[in-house]
Amino acid sequence: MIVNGVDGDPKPTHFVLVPFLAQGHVIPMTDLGLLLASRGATVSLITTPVNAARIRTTIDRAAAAGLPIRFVELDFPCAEVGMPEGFENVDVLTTHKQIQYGQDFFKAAALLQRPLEHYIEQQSPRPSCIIADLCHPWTRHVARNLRLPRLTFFSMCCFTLLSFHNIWRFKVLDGVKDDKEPFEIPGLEQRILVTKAEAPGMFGEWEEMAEEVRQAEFEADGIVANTFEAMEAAYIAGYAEAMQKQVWSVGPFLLGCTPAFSDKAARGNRAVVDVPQCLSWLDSKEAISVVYVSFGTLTNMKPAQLMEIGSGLEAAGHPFVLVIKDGERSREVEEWAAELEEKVGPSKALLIRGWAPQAVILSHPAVGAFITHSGWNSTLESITAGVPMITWPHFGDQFLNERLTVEVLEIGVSLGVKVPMSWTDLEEQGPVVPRDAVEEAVRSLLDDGHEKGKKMRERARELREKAKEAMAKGGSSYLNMAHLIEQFAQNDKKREEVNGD
Ligand SMILES: O=c1ccn([C@@H]2O[C@H](COP(=O)(O)OP(=O)(O)O[C@H]3O[C@H](CO)[C@@H](O)[C@H](O)[C@H]3O)[C@@H](O)[C@H]2O)c(=O)[nH]1
Repeated sequence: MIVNGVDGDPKPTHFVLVPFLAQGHVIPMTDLGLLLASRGATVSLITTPVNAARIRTTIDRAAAAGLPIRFVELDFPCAEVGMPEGFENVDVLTTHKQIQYGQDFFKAAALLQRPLEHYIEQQSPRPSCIIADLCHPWTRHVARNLRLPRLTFFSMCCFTLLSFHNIWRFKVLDGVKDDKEPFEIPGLEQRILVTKAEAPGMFGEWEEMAEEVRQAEFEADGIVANTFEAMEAAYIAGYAEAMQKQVWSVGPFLLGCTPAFSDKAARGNRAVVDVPQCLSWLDSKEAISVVYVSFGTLTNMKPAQLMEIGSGLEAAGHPFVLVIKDGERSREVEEWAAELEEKVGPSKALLIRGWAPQAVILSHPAVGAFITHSGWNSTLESITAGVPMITWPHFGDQFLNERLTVEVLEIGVSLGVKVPMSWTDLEEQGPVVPRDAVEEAVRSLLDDGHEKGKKMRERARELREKAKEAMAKGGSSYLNMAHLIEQFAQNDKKREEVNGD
């Protein structure tokens, strides 16, 4: 077992990681835990039985590699808030179309406070620090009660965090006429225009939650971010200044997770496809010829929209991998999917019904474009694979992430969607993105002779190299991680001298 010691002190620094229980949060926090443990810190990663079962292979591989990481299963109190048993991850709510339990889910999460305190109190020596997702604002009470430092983690880039912060701080939304009026985000390096529909605040209408989260953010002792300096140095510095806190940019986490202790094919869940088969399908394709299409883990496309995307892909003529989420499956969709496979042919269309090994697919050289909802993890995975994106944000931070991709980094084309997914659902309208738009965007990146696509690919590859440099020994994220561990080791030492604990 690797232990991190300072001045001959054999005690490792111990980080207690508390991820929010949604895949876009659990996955990066698990990577962060593995990374910290591989760098010599002890890690307790708080999870629940359903979530732990999903990442059993990760848990086993980390144990086999002797990493000092424990996966601590706390019972998730579904019954106490009136939620059905097993609703331990937000994707269970969305897959089963039970989104009415959204607020109950947050209430259940907050009830983890006492069991978490109990776990921490049992540890000897006391843990060094809590790293908690910002969606768990209640963790500030744990830190205060147990006199522990707390860092926040929110799986977003600093461009988006700073944008949200500045829109709130300068009360910009008070001055806009309606949801569609464009305004400039204040205090950014670059002129970026958005609308209230695209950036209504991190928690939209949930003002109470937003206020609690802001409080937790202001009270934190620092911020951990899954990003890297060469990509957005000005925004990392800007966010640190705005918050008056240290921002530890230590990503992309995924690049630091080697096969020795992490299974890229089983992040967050077991893939429903045979991974070697999927890879040999990709191997049979030319380099930079395949489109990968996946929209994260939370929103479900309507059948008509899925079909429209399928038609656009078919018309573009490039091979594609299309992920159909469990929550999108129905008889109608199954029949259409089978027809599409037959029409296009299995050598050109790979349809994945359920969980895809996304990180593995994206890093295959055959993949040349990613149609994405611009969730931060998907965006960063595309960047680390050097793959340009076709963006279609659905809600939350995704419109701002899209601005980073398309306008700041210039490694993506937008499908031009300006309203969140929930609105389009309410309005019961037909497909938001027509097949022609999908076809045109794919062609612009993958057809021969498209200068725009080539330039984007070059920039995406440069960023991929910079991401690798950041995570390699001596790189910015590598060093930031060393400093982070060292700071808390020193902190422990001081605490021991003063309190003897
Ligand atoms: O079949 C699948 C589907 C997803 N993933 C992985 O699941 C994660 C999905 O994360 P993300 O792309 O961020 O999407 P969401 O799950 O939608 O993430 C939520 O959380 C993110 C982090 O805060 C936000 O950026 C998003 O807007 C929010 O929707 C990624 O690591 C994917 O590689 C798979 O491996 N296989």
